Amino acid sequence: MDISIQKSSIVNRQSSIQITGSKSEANRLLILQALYPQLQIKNLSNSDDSQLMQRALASIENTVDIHHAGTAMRFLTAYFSSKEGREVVLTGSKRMKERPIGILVDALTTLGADISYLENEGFPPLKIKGRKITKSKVSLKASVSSQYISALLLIAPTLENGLELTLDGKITSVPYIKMTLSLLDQIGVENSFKANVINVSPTKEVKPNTLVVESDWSSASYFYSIVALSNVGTQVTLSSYKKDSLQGDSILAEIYTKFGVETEFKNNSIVIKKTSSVNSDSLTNLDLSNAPDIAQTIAVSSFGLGLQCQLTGLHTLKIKETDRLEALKAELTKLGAKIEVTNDTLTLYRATSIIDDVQIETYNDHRMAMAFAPLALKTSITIKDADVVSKSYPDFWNDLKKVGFQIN
Ligand SMILES: O=C(O)C1=C[C@@H](OP(=O)(O)O)[C@@H](O)[C@H](O)C1
Ligand SMILES: C=C(OP(=O)(O)O)C(=O)O
Repeated sequence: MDISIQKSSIVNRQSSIQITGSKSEANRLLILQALYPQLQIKNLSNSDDSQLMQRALASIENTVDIHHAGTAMRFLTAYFSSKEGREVVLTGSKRMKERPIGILVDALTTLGADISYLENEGFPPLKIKGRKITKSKVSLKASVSSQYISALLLIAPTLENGLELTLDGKITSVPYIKMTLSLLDQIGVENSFKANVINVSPTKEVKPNTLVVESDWSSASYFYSIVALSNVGTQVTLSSYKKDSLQGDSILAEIYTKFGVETEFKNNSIVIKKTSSVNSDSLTNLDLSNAPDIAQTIAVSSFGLGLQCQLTGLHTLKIKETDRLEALKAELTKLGAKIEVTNDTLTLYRATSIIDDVQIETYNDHRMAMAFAPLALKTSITIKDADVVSKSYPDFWNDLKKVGFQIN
């Protein structure tokens, strides 16, 4: 399904949107609930990735297919490895088979897990024979994906001797590791993160507890972009968010002040408001190694506002749903941008105009579709294969209509 959006404006200046729970928090809590069934979860994510996680955990089949869901692939690799007696083939989409998992498999194998590759060495699909894991010390390279680290930490309290995990090299996507540790804290699992060593204590039982998932900040990013590209005075209210978020992408509230957008935390919601226009000479210079999922949103906002932008710390983007650096370069270039990318940076030069009626390819990447849609505030645009958004945000197009987008 392709979606054409006419040049739109935010007519309803007081729009209010309810985004569902963070898929990152939800997928961690689903694993923890499978390990400690006395846990209850509220405000779960309705994303495909969380539904796939729920289905995988409930499955008794020999093959579990998690499609495009990276966290599900990584977290379930650790989960099934430690599930004594369970034998499973864990597989995913064509793209998932290109997303590396060797660092996690090596760490689990060192701890005593039985995992083999069914196609290419270092990549899914995996054959996993669940076993009791008794070893407790391992180190792994921390610069490729934090999901490998979170995967180990989630099963760590159920291991006989807990876990001492040493992180080698530069640690990427750190807030996601801290999110995992904070959730362990919340259920009463003792842990520490000092210098590059994480310790998790073995924990047989946890107290019954209901955990409420905060809504998804990565999904909120598209509304920050919409407000940034709108006239001064435009505001959108999003629920349910809090100031002391576990999600690193909540840094959006600070970043978008550069684009004239202020955030007010009110009751359980955020009110995001365009309060000033932006000086076209300003340069956005950001290291996004702690918030890789909002890189596309920020690049497109900068382009739509006609601003220069220099983004660094993007080394993980090449192994996500698509090579996001090449995808951004190709699609922004079609719109008339002058853009350069390397393996870990993106440079966007000041654009004075935007080409109308461009068709944006989305490369099976939900964030390509959602990052480019806000440009409809500047020009009419078509988003190809628009249903990709369901990976993280199935209600996205309906919510855009609610704020005033004219979608065909
Ligand atoms: O742990 C998580 O929930 C995630 C970690 C990040 O991945 P990397 O650590 O691979 O950058 C992020 O991009 C992904 O969307 C979700
Ligand atoms: C990278 C993402 O997800 P995952 O790695 O879980 O597939 C994302 O949602 O942007």
